[in-house]
Amino acid sequence: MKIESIDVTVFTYPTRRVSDSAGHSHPGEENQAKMALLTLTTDDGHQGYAFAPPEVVRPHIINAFFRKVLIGQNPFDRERLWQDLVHWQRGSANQLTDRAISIVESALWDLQGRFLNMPVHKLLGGFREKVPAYGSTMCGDELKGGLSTPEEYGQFAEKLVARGYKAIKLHTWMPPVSFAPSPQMDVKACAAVREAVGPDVCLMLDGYHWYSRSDALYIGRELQKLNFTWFEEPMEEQSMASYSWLTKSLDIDVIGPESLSGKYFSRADWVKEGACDILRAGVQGVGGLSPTMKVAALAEAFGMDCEIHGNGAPNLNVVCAIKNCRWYERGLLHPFLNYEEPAAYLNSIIDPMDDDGFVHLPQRPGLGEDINFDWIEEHTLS
Ligand SMILES: O=C(NO)[C@@H](O)[C@H](O)[C@@H](O)C(=O)[O-]
Ligand SMILES: [Mg+2]
Repeated sequence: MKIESIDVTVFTYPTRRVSDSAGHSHPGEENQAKMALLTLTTDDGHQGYAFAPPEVVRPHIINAFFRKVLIGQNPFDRERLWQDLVHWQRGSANQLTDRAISIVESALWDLQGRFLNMPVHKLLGGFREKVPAYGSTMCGDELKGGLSTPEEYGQFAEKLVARGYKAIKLHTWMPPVSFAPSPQMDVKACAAVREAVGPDVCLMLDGYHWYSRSDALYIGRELQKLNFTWFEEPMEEQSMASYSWLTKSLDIDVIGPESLSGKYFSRADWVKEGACDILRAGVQGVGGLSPTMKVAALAEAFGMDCEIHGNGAPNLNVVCAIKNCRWYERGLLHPFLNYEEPAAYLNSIIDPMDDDGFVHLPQRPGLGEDINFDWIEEHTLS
């Protein structure tokens, strides 16, 4: 079996998710967005798929890197192919990103699973087939009735608990919101949520990512009074020293790094320097399912949890293949948006959740995506 072709299909779909000037998503007017479907095809007709933002898998990436490394290769040599791609990164002028590599590596896993008629999480290890989810809110906004006040966070939290969530993570207000960043407002939102849901629901805060040490310490101490479960990305994650200081200054678990590059290498340094209590990695952020598994193994070796960043099929398959991850990040959620409704290019969502807050992983072969190929064909741009 050899990889014969790598194709990207760009198509449109309607969405009510819009991005602000800082890249954070919020509800907005319905608009037409673009998505890319990357397809790997072997010489005997087997295929693997992965979704990506079109710019991440633009022609330069496909032609200058993916095709050079993968065409003619056995898709089951996934680790060698991943290592070969990673070695191209240094000379790529920062064009070959971890995100891009994660897409083609995800498609390799999907191809393997579809060929073997097995879900990828079984190939990765197979630890569980359902996992508790935390509701991960969108970042705060200035939309009346949305997430514009501490009280609205509290009201939304009540609805999430009624839906079945046993844990909630707040993303609070960030610029361009007019009054952000505001440590005091962050604490008020956290207090309003704790008041609304009571003492037994696990709560986490993922706020402004560039607070000073002083602000982060103030917020962390307030979260301790509110019995929050973890404190996420309050400062620039490129300052490992700041996180070592914060982790030693607080009792609440500090989790990270999420957005820091460096795959499992940077995360090994964070463990060595005591810069976090809980490790964090996501498939898109560290270059694929395999490197995410390596981060989880690193954490396990040090008696640490590794909470997986983000929703979606690749992350969910990893979550169901490892022991040292307590939650699946289900989101991002907002009062104005119905998360349960699949995108037009999917027949069903990858992460259905029962009334007890458990996400049940579909047992379809591969990554498990329920792709609406007809929609993609009918709405193809290129
Ligand atoms: O921090 C995250 N998850 O924990 C990310 O998912 C963020 O919400 C990211 O999208 C953002 O900051 O908008
Ligand atoms: Mg985060």
